[in-house]
Amino acid sequence: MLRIAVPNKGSLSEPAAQMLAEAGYRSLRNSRELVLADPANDVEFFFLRPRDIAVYVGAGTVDAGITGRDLLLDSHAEAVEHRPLGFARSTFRFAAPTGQITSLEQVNGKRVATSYDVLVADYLAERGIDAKVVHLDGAVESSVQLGVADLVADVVETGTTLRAAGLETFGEPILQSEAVLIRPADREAAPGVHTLDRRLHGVLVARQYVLMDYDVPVAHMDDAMRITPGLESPTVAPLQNGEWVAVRAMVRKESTNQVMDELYDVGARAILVTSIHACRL
Ligand SMILES: Nc1ncnc2c1ncn2[C@@H]1O[C@H](COP(=O)(O)OP(=O)(O)OP(=O)(O)O)[C@@H](O)[C@H]1O
Ligand SMILES: O=P(O)(O)OC[C@H]1O[C@H](OP(=O)(O)OP(=O)(O)O)[C@H](O)[C@@H]1O
Ligand SMILES: [Mg+2]
Repeated sequence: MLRIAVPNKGSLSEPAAQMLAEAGYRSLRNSRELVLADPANDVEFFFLRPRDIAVYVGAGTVDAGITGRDLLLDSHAEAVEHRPLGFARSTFRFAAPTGQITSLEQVNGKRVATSYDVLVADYLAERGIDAKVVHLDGAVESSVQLGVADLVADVVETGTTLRAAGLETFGEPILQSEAVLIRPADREAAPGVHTLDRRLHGVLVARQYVLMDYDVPVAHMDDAMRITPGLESPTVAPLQNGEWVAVRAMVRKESTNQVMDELYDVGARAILVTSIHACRL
């Protein structure tokens, strides 16, 4: 039975459960269990702290897990990223009171508060910056006001928390993070992990693409093909009226309306868009 570690709390847990449900696994929602069997899929889910998941996967006691890239790198565990999962996207950045620190060099000799000590220490060491890393469990943004640090290194999504604390980011982002599927570094992925991975990929594609159908005059088919090249190649079917063809292609969701406008301009009509429920590429 495949053993998969999933986040039991925090901002990763709900979207991870949602994604696994869309991938056909047993619903993990509202589960207070520590472990949940999904015999239909020959899988056992272990609910673990997001920060610990890389440790279990690295030790090889579970076959795969879902965690954040930042947490994986901070763990130094013998686990590797198998696939990015497109949710819990954030950047990891330095921030200091507005106007006080504007470049990484100025971090020399300062105190940096963070929950990601290893990640931050690695980053500073690689750049030859000598600073003191102060470990805090959370609410890191308050540390400067409260006098335990001169700056912070933390997860930034909208920036609201930083602004509320009177802090401003500076320098390049330390990391772009998102949820990732991880597996042990020292071995090939177990066969069940490939199945899990294909299913999760299917969910990602179904979320990112729509199916577009339209009719276009044969004379303008090449223009239309350039606008909707599809994944492999679009499906083209004859219509009863031989001067027209019907086309079906996958299109990235965010460009749906732009693509429809462009298709209309080259003479396509009856442009229909449907969402994809599931897919296996
Ligand atoms: N506001 C946010 N937006 C996007 N991703 C976030 C946000 N806060 C944390 N994350 C991501 O969630 C993961 C951390 O999960 P974790 O559960 O430890 O912290 P959390 O979501 O802040 O929960 P809590 O602080 O309640 O323990 C990291 O990968 C981090 O990048
Ligand atoms: O840029 P924003 O949209 O404001 O989001 C970023 C904040 O969200 C998370 O905090 P969380 O609420 O998890 O609290 P924590 O710091 O105690 O973990 C993270 O640690 C940042 O503080
Ligand atoms: Mg948090």
